[in-house]
Amino acid sequence: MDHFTLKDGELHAEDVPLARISKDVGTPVYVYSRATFARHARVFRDALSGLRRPPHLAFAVKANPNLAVLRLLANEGYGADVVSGGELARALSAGMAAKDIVFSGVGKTDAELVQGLDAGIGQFNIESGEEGRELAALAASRGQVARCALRVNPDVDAGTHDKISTGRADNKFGVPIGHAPALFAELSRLPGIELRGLAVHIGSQLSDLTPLETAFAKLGDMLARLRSEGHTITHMDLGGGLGVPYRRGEHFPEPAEYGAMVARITADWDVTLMFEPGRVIAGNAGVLLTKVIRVKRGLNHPFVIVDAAMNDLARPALYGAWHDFDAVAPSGERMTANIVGPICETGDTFALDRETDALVSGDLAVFRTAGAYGATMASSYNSRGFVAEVMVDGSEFAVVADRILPGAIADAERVPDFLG
Ligand SMILES: Cc1ncc(COP(=O)(O)O)c(C=O)c1O
Ligand SMILES: N[C@@H](CCCC[NH3+])C(=O)O
Repeated sequence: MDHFTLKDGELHAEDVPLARISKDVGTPVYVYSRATFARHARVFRDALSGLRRPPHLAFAVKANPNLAVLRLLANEGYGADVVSGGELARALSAGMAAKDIVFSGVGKTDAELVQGLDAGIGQFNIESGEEGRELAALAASRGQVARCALRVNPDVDAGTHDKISTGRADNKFGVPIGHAPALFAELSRLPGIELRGLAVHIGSQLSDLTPLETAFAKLGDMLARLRSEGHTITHMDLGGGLGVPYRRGEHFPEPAEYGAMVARITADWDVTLMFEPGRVIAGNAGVLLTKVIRVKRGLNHPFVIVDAAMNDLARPALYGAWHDFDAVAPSGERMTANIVGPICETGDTFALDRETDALVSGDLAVFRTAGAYGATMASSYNSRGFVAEVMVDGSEFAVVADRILPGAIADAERVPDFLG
Protein backbone atom coordinates (compact mmCIF):
# COMPACT_ATOMS: atom_id res chain seq x y z
CA MET A 1 0.00 0.00 0.00
CA ASP A 2 1.21 3.46 -0.70
CA HIS A 3 -0.03 6.98 -0.18
CA PHE A 4 -0.25 8.04 -3.84
CA THR A 5 -3.97 7.86 -4.50
CA LEU A 6 -6.74 9.59 -6.42
CA LYS A 7 -8.81 12.06 -4.40
CA ASP A 8 -11.61 13.87 -6.19
CA GLY A 9 -10.26 12.53 -9.46
CA GLU A 10 -6.75 13.90 -8.93
CA LEU A 11 -3.63 12.06 -7.88
CA HIS A 12 -2.31 13.12 -4.49
CA ALA A 13 0.77 12.30 -2.47
CA GLU A 14 -0.81 11.89 0.97
CA ASP A 15 -2.98 15.03 1.12
CA VAL A 16 -1.04 17.11 -1.37
CA PRO A 17 -2.29 17.32 -4.97
CA LEU A 18 0.61 16.52 -7.26
CA ALA A 19 -0.47 19.42 -9.45
CA ARG A 20 0.45 21.74 -6.57
CA ILE A 21 3.97 20.33 -6.42
CA SER A 22 4.35 20.73 -10.16
CA LYS A 23 3.21 24.35 -9.90
CA ASP A 24 5.62 25.19 -7.05
CA VAL A 25 8.67 23.10 -7.92
CA GLY A 26 8.29 22.31 -11.61
CA THR A 27 8.80 18.97 -13.31
CA PRO A 28 10.33 16.46 -13.50
CA VAL A 29 10.44 15.96 -9.74
CA TYR A 30 10.64 12.96 -7.45
CA VAL A 31 7.93 12.99 -4.80
CA TYR A 32 8.31 10.89 -1.65
CA SER A 33 5.69 10.10 0.95
CA ARG A 34 6.92 10.30 4.52
CA ALA A 35 4.02 8.09 5.68
CA THR A 36 4.84 5.36 3.16
CA PHE A 37 8.51 5.34 4.12
CA ALA A 38 7.64 5.11 7.81
CA ARG A 39 5.07 2.42 7.19
CA HIS A 40 7.49 0.29 5.17
CA ALA A 41 10.18 0.71 7.82
CA ARG A 42 7.77 -0.55 10.48
CA VAL A 43 6.37 -3.39 8.38
CA PHE A 44 9.88 -4.68 7.73
CA ARG A 45 10.81 -4.45 11.40
CA ASP A 46 7.56 -6.15 12.48
CA ALA A 47 8.20 -8.92 9.97
CA LEU A 48 11.33 -9.78 11.97
CA SER A 49 9.69 -9.69 15.38
CA GLY A 50 9.81 -13.51 15.58
CA LEU A 51 13.61 -13.57 15.78
CA ARG A 52 15.26 -14.58 19.05
CA ARG A 53 17.17 -11.31 19.30
CA PRO A 54 16.28 -7.86 17.98
CA PRO A 55 17.83 -7.53 14.53
CA HIS A 56 20.12 -4.78 13.34
CA LEU A 57 18.43 -2.95 10.47
CA ALA A 58 20.71 -1.08 8.07
CA PHE A 59 18.94 0.73 5.24
CA ALA A 60 20.83 0.30 1.95
CA VAL A 61 21.67 3.95 1.31
CA LYS A 62 22.29 3.32 -2.38
CA ALA A 63 18.55 2.83 -2.86
CA ASN A 64 17.80 6.40 -1.79
CA PRO A 65 20.54 8.51 -0.21
CA ASN A 66 18.51 11.69 0.18
CA LEU A 67 19.34 13.22 3.57
CA ALA A 68 15.68 13.64 4.48
CA VAL A 69 15.03 9.98 3.73
CA LEU A 70 18.00 8.94 5.85
CA ARG A 71 16.88 11.16 8.73
CA LEU A 72 13.37 9.70 8.53
CA LEU A 73 14.79 6.18 8.70
CA ALA A 74 17.19 7.10 11.50
CA ASN A 75 14.12 8.30 13.41
CA GLU A 76 12.61 4.85 12.80
CA GLY A 77 15.64 3.25 14.43
CA TYR A 78 17.42 2.24 11.24
CA GLY A 79 21.15 2.33 10.68
CA ALA A 80 22.76 2.32 7.26
CA ASP A 81 24.47 0.00 4.83
CA VAL A 82 26.91 2.16 2.88
CA VAL A 83 29.16 1.39 -0.08
CA SER A 84 31.28 4.53 -0.43
CA GLY A 85 32.80 7.32 1.57
CA GLY A 86 30.11 9.59 0.17
CA GLU A 87 27.32 7.37 1.49
CA LEU A 88 29.07 7.06 4.85
CA ALA A 89 29.27 10.85 5.16
CA ARG A 90 25.59 11.15 4.27
CA ALA A 91 24.51 8.55 6.83
CA LEU A 92 26.45 10.35 9.55
CA SER A 93 25.23 13.79 8.59
CA ALA A 94 21.64 12.52 8.54
CA GLY A 95 22.06 11.56 12.19
CA MET A 96 22.71 7.83 11.99
CA ALA A 97 24.99 6.61 14.77
CA ALA A 98 28.38 5.37 13.56
CA LYS A 99 27.91 2.12 15.45
CA ASP A 100 24.78 1.45 13.36
CA ILE A 101 26.62 1.74 10.04
CA VAL A 102 27.83 -1.22 8.00
CA PHE A 103 30.33 -0.61 5.20
CA SER A 104 29.88 -2.99 2.24
CA GLY A 105 31.43 -2.85 -1.21
CA VAL A 106 33.93 -4.72 -3.28
CA GLY A 107 36.28 -1.79 -3.91
CA LYS A 108 36.67 0.25 -0.75
CA THR A 109 39.78 2.41 -1.11
CA ASP A 110 42.30 2.87 1.70
CA ALA A 111 40.94 6.39 2.15
CA GLU A 112 37.43 4.99 2.57
CA LEU A 113 38.60 2.33 5.03
CA VAL A 114 40.29 5.06 7.05
CA GLN A 115 37.13 7.17 6.88
CA GLY A 116 35.22 4.23 8.37
CA LEU A 117 37.85 3.74 11.06
CA ASP A 118 37.84 7.45 11.91
CA ALA A 119 34.08 7.39 12.26
CA GLY A 120 34.16 4.21 14.37
CA ILE A 121 31.53 2.43 12.28
CA GLY A 122 29.82 -0.72 13.52
CA GLN A 123 31.02 -3.22 10.94
CA PHE A 124 33.07 -3.54 7.78
CA ASN A 125 31.84 -6.24 5.43
CA ILE A 126 35.11 -7.26 3.85
CA GLU A 127 34.86 -8.80 0.42
CA SER A 128 38.31 -10.37 0.00
CA GLY A 129 41.34 -11.59 1.90
CA GLU A 130 43.25 -8.69 0.36
CA GLU A 131 40.82 -6.15 1.80
CA GLY A 132 40.89 -7.87 5.20
CA ARG A 133 44.69 -7.71 5.36
CA GLU A 134 44.73 -4.04 4.31
CA LEU A 135 42.06 -3.09 6.82
CA ALA A 136 43.85 -5.01 9.59
CA ALA A 137 47.10 -3.18 8.84
CA LEU A 138 45.41 0.23 8.71
CA ALA A 139 43.50 -0.36 11.93
CA ALA A 140 46.48 -1.81 13.80
CA SER A 141 48.69 1.11 12.78
CA ARG A 142 46.11 3.41 14.37
CA GLY A 143 45.72 1.28 17.49
CA GLN A 144 42.18 0.30 16.53
CA VAL A 145 40.29 -2.95 16.15
CA ALA A 146 37.77 -2.98 13.28
CA ARG A 147 34.70 -5.18 13.67
CA CYS A 148 34.25 -7.20 10.47
CA ALA A 149 32.15 -9.78 8.71
CA LEU A 150 33.37 -11.72 5.71
CA ARG A 151 31.04 -11.43 2.72
CA VAL A 152 30.71 -14.78 1.06
CA ASN A 153 29.43 -15.65 -2.37
CA PRO A 154 27.19 -18.69 -1.93
CA ASP A 155 26.87 -19.44 -5.67
CA VAL A 156 23.10 -19.13 -5.73
CA ASP A 157 21.23 -17.73 -8.71
CA ALA A 158 18.83 -15.10 -7.37
CA GLY A 159 16.65 -15.40 -10.48
CA THR A 160 16.66 -11.65 -11.04
CA HIS A 161 18.02 -9.39 -13.80
CA ASP A 162 21.62 -10.33 -14.68
CA LYS A 163 22.90 -6.83 -13.94
CA ILE A 164 21.64 -6.87 -10.35
CA SER A 165 22.45 -10.48 -9.50
CA THR A 166 25.35 -10.67 -7.06
CA GLY A 167 25.56 -14.19 -5.60
CA ARG A 168 26.60 -16.39 -8.50
CA ALA A 169 30.10 -17.85 -8.48
CA ASP A 170 31.20 -15.64 -11.39
CA ASN A 171 29.95 -12.38 -9.81
CA LYS A 172 32.54 -10.03 -8.37
CA PHE A 173 31.09 -9.90 -4.86
CA GLY A 174 32.40 -11.57 -1.71
CA VAL A 175 34.67 -14.60 -1.55
CA PRO A 176 33.66 -18.09 -2.66
CA ILE A 177 31.95 -19.55 0.39
CA GLY A 178 34.37 -22.49 0.40
CA HIS A 179 37.26 -20.07 1.05
CA ALA A 180 35.73 -18.88 4.33
CA PRO A 181 37.42 -21.42 6.68
CA ALA A 182 40.93 -20.66 5.40
CA LEU A 183 40.30 -16.90 5.47
CA PHE A 184 38.87 -17.04 8.98
CA ALA A 185 41.91 -19.05 10.12
CA GLU A 186 44.24 -16.45 8.63
CA LEU A 187 42.42 -13.15 9.22
CA SER A 188 41.23 -13.85 12.74
CA ARG A 189 44.87 -14.03 13.88
CA LEU A 190 45.60 -10.50 12.65
CA PRO A 191 45.67 -7.65 15.12
CA GLY A 192 43.49 -4.79 13.91
CA ILE A 193 40.37 -6.76 13.05
CA GLU A 194 37.78 -8.73 14.94
CA LEU A 195 36.19 -11.10 12.44
CA ARG A 196 32.83 -11.75 14.02
CA GLY A 197 30.54 -12.99 11.29
CA LEU A 198 29.53 -13.72 7.74
CA ALA A 199 27.59 -11.56 5.29
CA VAL A 200 25.67 -12.43 2.15
CA HIS A 201 23.66 -10.52 -0.46
CA ILE A 202 22.68 -12.46 -3.57
CA GLY A 203 20.93 -9.78 -5.60
CA SER A 204 18.15 -7.25 -5.79
CA GLN A 205 14.46 -7.30 -6.80
CA LEU A 206 14.01 -10.98 -5.85
CA SER A 207 10.56 -12.27 -6.63
CA ASP A 208 10.96 -15.64 -4.91
CA LEU A 209 12.21 -16.53 -1.43
CA THR A 210 13.73 -19.87 -2.49
CA PRO A 211 17.15 -18.55 -3.59
CA LEU A 212 17.41 -16.55 -0.37
CA GLU A 213 16.51 -19.62 1.67
CA THR A 214 19.14 -21.66 -0.19
CA ALA A 215 21.78 -19.00 0.42
CA PHE A 216 20.90 -18.67 4.12
CA ALA A 217 21.00 -22.45 4.57
CA LYS A 218 24.52 -22.50 3.07
CA LEU A 219 25.46 -19.69 5.40
CA GLY A 220 24.12 -21.63 8.38
CA ASP A 221 26.25 -24.66 7.43
CA MET A 222 29.33 -22.45 7.22
CA LEU A 223 28.49 -20.84 10.57
CA ALA A 224 28.42 -24.30 12.19
CA ARG A 225 31.69 -25.25 10.58
CA LEU A 226 33.47 -22.05 11.62
CA ARG A 227 32.28 -22.51 15.20
CA SER A 228 33.46 -26.12 15.17
CA GLU A 229 36.85 -24.77 14.15
CA GLY A 230 36.90 -22.54 17.22
CA HIS A 231 35.75 -19.18 15.84
CA THR A 232 33.42 -16.91 17.78
CA ILE A 233 30.59 -15.80 15.53
CA THR A 234 28.19 -13.23 16.95
CA HIS A 235 26.74 -11.49 13.88
CA MET A 236 25.34 -12.71 10.57
CA ASP A 237 24.36 -10.19 7.89
CA LEU A 238 21.65 -11.45 5.53
CA GLY A 239 21.77 -8.45 3.15
CA GLY A 240 18.76 -7.07 1.30
CA GLY A 241 17.16 -8.05 -1.96
CA LEU A 242 13.45 -8.43 -1.32
CA GLY A 243 11.60 -7.36 -4.46
CA VAL A 244 8.53 -5.15 -4.83
CA PRO A 245 5.74 -5.05 -7.40
CA TYR A 246 6.33 -2.54 -10.21
CA ARG A 247 3.31 -3.60 -12.17
CA ARG A 248 -0.30 -3.76 -10.99
CA GLY A 249 -1.30 -7.28 -10.12
CA GLU A 250 2.22 -8.64 -9.66
CA HIS A 251 2.68 -10.82 -6.61
CA PHE A 252 5.80 -10.53 -4.47
CA PRO A 253 6.62 -12.24 -1.19
CA GLU A 254 5.43 -10.13 1.74
CA PRO A 255 7.99 -9.03 4.33
CA ALA A 256 6.11 -11.25 6.83
CA GLU A 257 6.73 -14.33 4.65
CA TYR A 258 10.38 -13.37 4.40
CA GLY A 259 10.58 -12.86 8.18
CA ALA A 260 8.99 -16.25 8.85
CA MET A 261 11.45 -17.96 6.50
CA VAL A 262 14.40 -16.20 8.16
CA ALA A 263 13.16 -17.12 11.65
CA ARG A 264 12.85 -20.78 10.61
CA ILE A 265 16.24 -21.05 8.91
CA THR A 266 18.14 -19.19 11.62
CA ALA A 267 16.34 -20.62 14.67
CA ASP A 268 19.47 -22.21 16.15
CA TRP A 269 22.08 -19.72 14.95
CA ASP A 270 22.30 -17.81 18.26
CA VAL A 271 23.61 -14.59 16.72
CA THR A 272 22.45 -11.02 16.10
CA LEU A 273 21.05 -10.92 12.59
CA MET A 274 21.68 -7.92 10.39
CA PHE A 275 19.63 -6.85 7.36
CA GLU A 276 20.27 -4.37 4.54
CA PRO A 277 16.88 -3.65 2.97
CA GLY A 278 16.73 -0.97 0.29
CA ARG A 279 14.05 -1.29 -2.35
CA VAL A 280 11.43 -2.85 -0.08
CA ILE A 281 11.53 0.28 2.09
CA ALA A 282 11.95 2.95 -0.59
CA GLY A 283 10.56 1.62 -3.89
CA ASN A 284 6.88 2.32 -3.48
CA ALA A 285 7.46 5.39 -1.29
CA GLY A 286 8.19 7.59 -4.30
CA VAL A 287 6.97 8.58 -7.76
CA LEU A 288 8.56 10.58 -10.53
CA LEU A 289 6.19 13.39 -11.51
CA THR A 290 6.51 14.50 -15.10
CA LYS A 291 4.72 16.70 -17.61
CA VAL A 292 3.81 15.80 -21.16
CA ILE A 293 5.75 18.07 -23.54
CA ARG A 294 3.81 16.97 -26.58
CA VAL A 295 2.11 14.01 -28.13
CA LYS A 296 3.51 13.19 -31.54
CA ARG A 297 1.96 10.97 -34.15
CA GLY A 298 3.81 7.68 -34.76
CA LEU A 299 3.59 4.86 -37.26
CA ASN A 300 1.47 2.62 -35.07
CA HIS A 301 1.02 4.47 -31.82
CA PRO A 302 1.53 8.05 -30.74
CA PHE A 303 4.71 9.01 -28.87
CA VAL A 304 3.95 10.65 -25.55
CA ILE A 305 7.06 12.79 -25.00
CA VAL A 306 7.43 13.61 -21.32
CA ASP A 307 9.85 16.01 -19.65
CA ALA A 308 11.47 13.23 -17.58
CA ALA A 309 14.15 11.22 -19.33
CA MET A 310 16.56 8.35 -18.89
CA ASN A 311 18.95 10.69 -17.09
CA ASP A 312 16.30 11.19 -14.36
CA LEU A 313 15.07 7.59 -14.14
CA ALA A 314 17.57 5.17 -15.63
CA ARG A 315 15.95 1.83 -14.78
CA PRO A 316 13.90 1.35 -17.97
CA ALA A 317 16.90 2.15 -20.19
CA LEU A 318 19.34 0.09 -18.09
CA TYR A 319 17.31 -2.98 -17.23
CA GLY A 320 14.26 -2.76 -19.47
CA ALA A 321 12.39 -2.16 -16.20
CA TRP A 322 8.65 -1.55 -16.09
CA HIS A 323 7.24 1.38 -14.11
CA ASP A 324 3.46 1.86 -13.98
CA PHE A 325 2.58 5.18 -15.60
CA ASP A 326 -0.59 7.06 -14.66
CA ALA A 327 -2.13 10.43 -15.42
CA VAL A 328 -2.44 12.82 -12.47
CA ALA A 329 -5.95 13.81 -13.58
CA PRO A 330 -7.24 10.82 -15.57
CA SER A 331 -10.17 11.59 -17.84
CA GLY A 332 -11.27 7.96 -17.97
CA GLU A 333 -10.23 7.67 -21.60
CA ARG A 334 -7.38 5.37 -22.52
CA MET A 335 -4.77 5.27 -25.25
CA THR A 336 -1.96 2.99 -26.40
CA ALA A 337 1.28 4.91 -26.68
CA ASN A 338 5.04 4.83 -26.64
CA ILE A 339 6.23 6.83 -23.65
CA VAL A 340 9.56 8.50 -24.25
CA GLY A 341 11.80 11.25 -22.91
CA PRO A 342 13.46 14.08 -24.84
CA ILE A 343 17.01 12.65 -24.82
CA CYS A 344 18.68 11.97 -28.14
CA GLU A 345 18.89 8.23 -28.00
CA THR A 346 16.36 5.51 -28.60
CA GLY A 347 17.18 4.02 -25.20
CA ASP A 348 15.35 6.99 -23.72
CA THR A 349 12.13 5.02 -23.87
CA PHE A 350 10.07 4.34 -20.76
CA ALA A 351 7.48 2.10 -22.37
CA LEU A 352 6.44 0.80 -25.77
CA ASP A 353 2.87 -0.05 -26.79
CA ARG A 354 1.71 0.85 -23.30
CA GLU A 355 -1.99 1.07 -22.59
CA THR A 356 -2.31 4.16 -20.47
CA ASP A 357 -4.52 7.08 -19.54
CA ALA A 358 -5.17 9.36 -22.50
CA LEU A 359 -2.79 12.31 -22.33
CA VAL A 360 -2.29 15.56 -24.17
CA SER A 361 0.39 18.21 -24.09
CA GLY A 362 0.66 19.87 -20.65
CA ASP A 363 -0.87 16.95 -18.72
CA LEU A 364 0.89 15.65 -15.64
CA ALA A 365 1.66 11.97 -15.10
CA VAL A 366 3.72 9.80 -12.76
CA PHE A 367 6.07 6.90 -13.04
CA ARG A 368 5.34 4.85 -9.96
CA THR A 369 7.68 2.85 -7.73
CA ALA A 370 10.45 5.37 -8.25
CA GLY A 371 11.50 5.84 -4.63
CA ALA A 372 14.38 3.37 -4.92
CA TYR A 373 17.20 3.58 -7.47
CA GLY A 374 15.54 6.65 -8.99
CA ALA A 375 17.04 10.06 -8.21
CA THR A 376 20.19 8.39 -6.92
CA MET A 377 20.98 7.04 -10.38
CA ALA A 378 20.30 10.32 -12.16
CA SER A 379 22.87 11.97 -14.40
CA SER A 380 23.02 15.25 -16.27
CA TYR A 381 23.23 13.67 -19.72
CA ASN A 382 22.24 16.02 -22.55
CA SER A 383 23.05 18.84 -20.09
CA ARG A 384 19.66 18.46 -18.49
CA GLY A 385 20.73 19.16 -14.91
CA PHE A 386 19.72 17.05 -11.91
CA VAL A 387 16.12 16.37 -11.00
CA ALA A 388 14.58 17.87 -7.82
CA GLU A 389 13.16 15.85 -4.92
CA VAL A 390 10.24 16.63 -2.63
CA MET A 391 8.95 14.94 0.52
CA VAL A 392 5.30 15.13 1.48
CA ASP A 393 4.04 14.94 5.05
CA GLY A 394 0.24 15.01 5.28
CA SER A 395 -0.87 18.26 3.69
CA GLU A 396 2.62 19.79 3.67
CA PHE A 397 5.61 19.26 1.48
CA ALA A 398 9.25 20.30 1.41
CA VAL A 399 11.86 20.38 -1.31
CA VAL A 400 14.47 17.88 -0.05
CA ALA A 401 16.82 18.26 -3.03
CA ASP A 402 17.02 21.36 -5.19
CA ARG A 403 16.94 21.00 -8.92
CA ILE A 404 20.53 21.45 -10.10
CA LEU A 405 20.37 23.53 -13.23
CA PRO A 406 22.59 22.87 -16.24
CA GLY A 407 24.37 26.18 -15.64
CA ALA A 408 25.49 25.09 -12.17
CA ILE A 409 27.09 22.00 -13.65
CA ALA A 410 28.83 24.03 -16.35
CA ASP A 411 30.09 26.36 -13.60
CA ALA A 412 32.31 23.52 -12.33
CA GLU A 413 34.00 23.26 -15.74
CA ARG A 414 36.96 25.28 -17.01
CA VAL A 415 38.28 26.10 -20.45
CA PRO A 416 42.08 26.01 -20.04
CA ASP A 417 44.16 28.99 -21.17
CA PHE A 418 45.89 26.94 -23.87
CA LEU A 419 42.60 26.75 -25.77
CA GLY A 420 42.56 30.51 -26.07
C1 LIG B 1 25.45 -5.28 -0.27
C2 LIG B 1 24.06 -4.83 -0.56
N1 LIG B 1 23.19 -4.76 0.46
C3 LIG B 1 21.93 -4.35 0.26
C4 LIG B 1 21.47 -4.01 -0.99
C5 LIG B 1 20.06 -3.55 -1.10
O1 LIG B 1 19.34 -4.34 -1.94
P1 LIG B 1 17.78 -4.14 -2.13
O2 LIG B 1 17.53 -2.75 -2.52
O3 LIG B 1 17.49 -5.10 -3.20
O4 LIG B 1 17.13 -4.50 -0.83
C6 LIG B 1 22.32 -4.10 -2.09
C7 LIG B 1 21.85 -3.86 -3.47
O5 LIG B 1 21.37 -4.80 -4.12
C8 LIG B 1 23.67 -4.52 -1.87
O6 LIG B 1 24.53 -4.57 -2.88
N1 LIG C 1 20.04 -0.19 -9.48
C1 LIG C 1 19.33 -1.45 -9.42
C2 LIG C 1 19.51 -2.14 -8.11
C3 LIG C 1 20.94 -2.35 -7.80
C4 LIG C 1 21.13 -2.92 -6.47
C5 LIG C 1 22.54 -2.69 -6.04
N2 LIG C 1 23.05 -3.65 -5.12
C6 LIG C 1 17.87 -1.24 -9.76
O1 LIG C 1 17.45 -0.18 -10.03
O2 LIG C 1 17.11 -2.14 -9.81
